Amino acid sequence: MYDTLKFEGDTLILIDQRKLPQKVEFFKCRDYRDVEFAIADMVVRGAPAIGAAGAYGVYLAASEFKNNSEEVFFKKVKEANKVLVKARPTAVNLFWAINRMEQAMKRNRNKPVSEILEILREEADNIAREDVETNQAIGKFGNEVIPQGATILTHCNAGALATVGYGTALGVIRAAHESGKNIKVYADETRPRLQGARLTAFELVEEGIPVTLIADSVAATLIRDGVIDVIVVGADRIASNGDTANKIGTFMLSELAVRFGVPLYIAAPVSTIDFDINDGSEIVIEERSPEEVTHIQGIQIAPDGVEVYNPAFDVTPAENITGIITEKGIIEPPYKEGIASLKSSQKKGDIDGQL
Ligand SMILES: CSC[C@@H](O)[C@@H](O)C(=O)COP(=O)(O)O
Repeated sequence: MYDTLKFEGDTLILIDQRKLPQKVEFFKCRDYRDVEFAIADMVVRGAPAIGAAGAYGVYLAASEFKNNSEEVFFKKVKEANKVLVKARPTAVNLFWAINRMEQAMKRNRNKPVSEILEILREEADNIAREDVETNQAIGKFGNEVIPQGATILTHCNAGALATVGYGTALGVIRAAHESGKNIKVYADETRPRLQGARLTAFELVEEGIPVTLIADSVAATLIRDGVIDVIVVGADRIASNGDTANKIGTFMLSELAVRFGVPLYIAAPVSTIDFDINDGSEIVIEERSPEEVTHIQGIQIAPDGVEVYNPAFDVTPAENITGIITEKGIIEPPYKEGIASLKSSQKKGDIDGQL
């Protein structure tokens, strides 16, 4: 599997997810503006991956402004962070990672800028390294709820490409496969950006995990017919009560899951929990450009001038979720208590949006 991101020399190198699977190309970010563009245009996407990319964006900004006076240095990095944090509004991991970089900077404010730079590089590397470890732990816990020979449905891409490595929902699937459970996967194509068809199918085919690609609208029939044993998806933001924002279409799957008695699990790191919001009504849902719906891979499929509604995410109510698989274990309903107990394990995760 290719690296979602790596930092080499003074450049953040991203696999260009807009082009996969037809082309394997790399996108080089030489400054924080490139990182902001890469996140907004979805060169890099998936909550943990944009968090790690954002962290390296902070480091690139700090490198760019290192020769200014201390006062100007701090001011300019703060301004850059404000740009980075606005690249995409729903996944809380971006806020979390940039906030973690800010905290590292604040703690070391009295040190020379050259040292602060080293600290920031180290912190970005830590965020990236920890993400892989976190996903492996999610995989280990998640494997416990996957029956032998299970047929699993997943939506969007919560795989290695959506993280620094291994994946969250696909981490669970990987762990189940690695433990010899003989699983099968159905992957929703995931309109409009086709992350399921382009990325999840790509990852699973590469790994030799049996996968069948379906149009999104096929899921209802499969669930009704008893083909699906368990649904596992990722998350972009989880509220304190367990309400979860994930790729548009997840809510619909969750309603089907409840109706037909199929368990639905969210697999996500603790950094995806927004402890500052009570429920899903407080989650900002990103709306993306009409072209994502009127065009497929650059080819227009809808008439000129048609009105389009294109929310990138929806919120699945906590009551539709069987369990939330984190690196600390599986939280079960009612979620409020379990989520609150995780708050202390959150590393400097004071996301106040006031960068
Ligand atoms: C481990 S990734 C979890 C989520 O970020 C994922 O399920 C998802 O919704 C990705 O959306 P995207 O718009 O592709 O960034």
